[in-house]
Amino acid sequence: MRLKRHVSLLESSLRHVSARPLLSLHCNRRRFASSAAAYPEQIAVLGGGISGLASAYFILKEFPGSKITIFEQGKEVGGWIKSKRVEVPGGSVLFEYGPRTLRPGVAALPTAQLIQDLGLAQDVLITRKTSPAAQNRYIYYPDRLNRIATTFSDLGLSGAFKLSSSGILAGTQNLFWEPMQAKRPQRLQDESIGSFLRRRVDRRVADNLVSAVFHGIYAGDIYQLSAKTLLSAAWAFEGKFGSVGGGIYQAHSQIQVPGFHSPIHPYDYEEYNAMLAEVELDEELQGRLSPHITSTFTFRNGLQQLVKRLEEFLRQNEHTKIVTDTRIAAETLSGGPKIAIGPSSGPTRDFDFVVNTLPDKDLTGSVTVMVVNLFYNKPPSELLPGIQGFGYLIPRSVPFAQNPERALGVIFDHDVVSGQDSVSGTKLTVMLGGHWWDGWQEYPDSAEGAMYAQSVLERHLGIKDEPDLCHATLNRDCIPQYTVGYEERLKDRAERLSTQFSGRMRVVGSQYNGVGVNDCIRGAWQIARGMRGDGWKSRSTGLDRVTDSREWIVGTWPTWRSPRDE
Ligand SMILES: C=Cc1c2[nH]c(c1C)Cc1[nH]c(c(CCC(=O)O)c1C)Cc1[nH]c(c(C)c1CCC(=O)O)Cc1[nH]c(c(C)c1C=C)C2
Repeated sequence: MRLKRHVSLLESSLRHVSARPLLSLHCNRRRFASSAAAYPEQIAVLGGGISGLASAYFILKEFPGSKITIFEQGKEVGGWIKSKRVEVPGGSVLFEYGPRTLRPGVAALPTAQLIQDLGLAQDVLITRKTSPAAQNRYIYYPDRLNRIATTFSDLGLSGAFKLSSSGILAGTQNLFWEPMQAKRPQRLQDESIGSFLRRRVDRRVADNLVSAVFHGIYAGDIYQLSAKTLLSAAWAFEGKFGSVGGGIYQAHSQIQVPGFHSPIHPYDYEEYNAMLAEVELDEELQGRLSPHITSTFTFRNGLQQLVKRLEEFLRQNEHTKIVTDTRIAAETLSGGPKIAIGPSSGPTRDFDFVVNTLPDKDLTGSVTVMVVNLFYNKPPSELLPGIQGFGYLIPRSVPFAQNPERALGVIFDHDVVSGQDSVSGTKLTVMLGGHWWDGWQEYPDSAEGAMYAQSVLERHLGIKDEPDLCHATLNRDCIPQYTVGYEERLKDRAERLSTQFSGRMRVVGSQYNGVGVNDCIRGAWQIARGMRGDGWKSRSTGLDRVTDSREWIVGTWPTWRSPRDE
């Protein structure tokens, strides 16, 4: 084991710490009595996105004798991850049509393992925490960019004055009164993030600051997304201590261990420790992907480099088969000791075990995002004088006149990643749509998308130049929305899966484990880990976190430590 564990143990006197020992993930499983086989011989993976490919990879590591078939309805695997190198005079630039960077940290350990195993470490590009892209994040409000700093000293007096004069901080003084707000009524089982923040802090904080952050992650509406799921620690603190501030105060005054204490579900605590204990990285990669050094990372040829290498590995392996252009109809799935899987029209085949990454429309809706990539031959110092950083997010409260195109944010790609392009210039991405396009029957076409993006850049940043390259991609239904009631719907899904398939079908993907690429890979790693030994015969569904009724604990998250950090 190369990664050192740094786990602050939890103070039992608070009684927030589960009285029971933290169970191993392999405990508590009912055996599937009828099977004598040592491993699942035939495994089907439904969906060839990153979740499906990574599941096949990690399962193959656990069961090298299994035969795995990946079914993908499209012509290519990889899902939303698409990196394209585009020629320009004198060289080429790399455009990401979907996700573009990953964040380091414990949750990225399975991704790091994949990178190392596939021999991609040399192609990893990191953005340092000290870089302008990591330090400068902006929110557009109401008609200008506001630099959001993490500390007051970083912001300085004039920065703080500018920020406050835009009105973006309105209502933040009510954070101080949060502990005095009434405790939520018992009957309230879940509510939207917007409603939670209105109740506990201030509507303006929700609309001006928090909505921007949720645009950047979920492209979603804070008045639909679930507080219980997406602000789970705050929700748990309120449930346990009556207020979030009160919870933080009690946790810190009573637990005599350094670090930030927050409510943690025991399942997550164990999962984090398992990742720290089981993922083995060499020192070089461990150091480069340390969250203390690195803010984000990607690859020389974009995120798709990871997918392509994974695909190559799986295609070369005689035990795995990738079947594209094949739609699996839900009706062809049937329970029993074997599961029959087949195309919507055509014969079925029997499998011992199925990993399902296909979307379930009853669990979550999803939003559509248009990603518009632009490249200008001019340097950023001419097009964006004095502005360097990650980019900016646009909150819901920005007046319509300032954002009629319904943009969610703009990324300054030339600052975020260096090392992908062979020519210099200004590279930007404009993200449009998301929840603003809910219920739309038709979306803008590429030409309209390109026009909208340019008009956003002109209004917000004063860029009047025509781009030398511009490409718009419509990612239909790309981000699942964990809306109010999500947890209950998930429990229901777990129960139905368990009853119908007795543990032989498990689910993973962006509908379950979080919407990021790291989340999908971590979910895949977890599925494979849960199958280890006789785990594949248990009644697990891949949704064990939601059916795990143990009490939340209060403590510090297990953290990443690499020798270079010390
Ligand atoms: C295709 C659009 C996506 C939008 N959000 C996501 C995708 C794939 C998923 C996502 N984005 C972020 C996170 C959290 C951290 C992580 O796991 O990487 C997730 C799950 C944060 C994020 N948002 C943007 C970037 C470049 C990043 C990563 C880097 C960072 O946090 O520093 C930009 C961005 N993404 C979306 C929009 C609308 C947007 C706007 C600028 C939607």
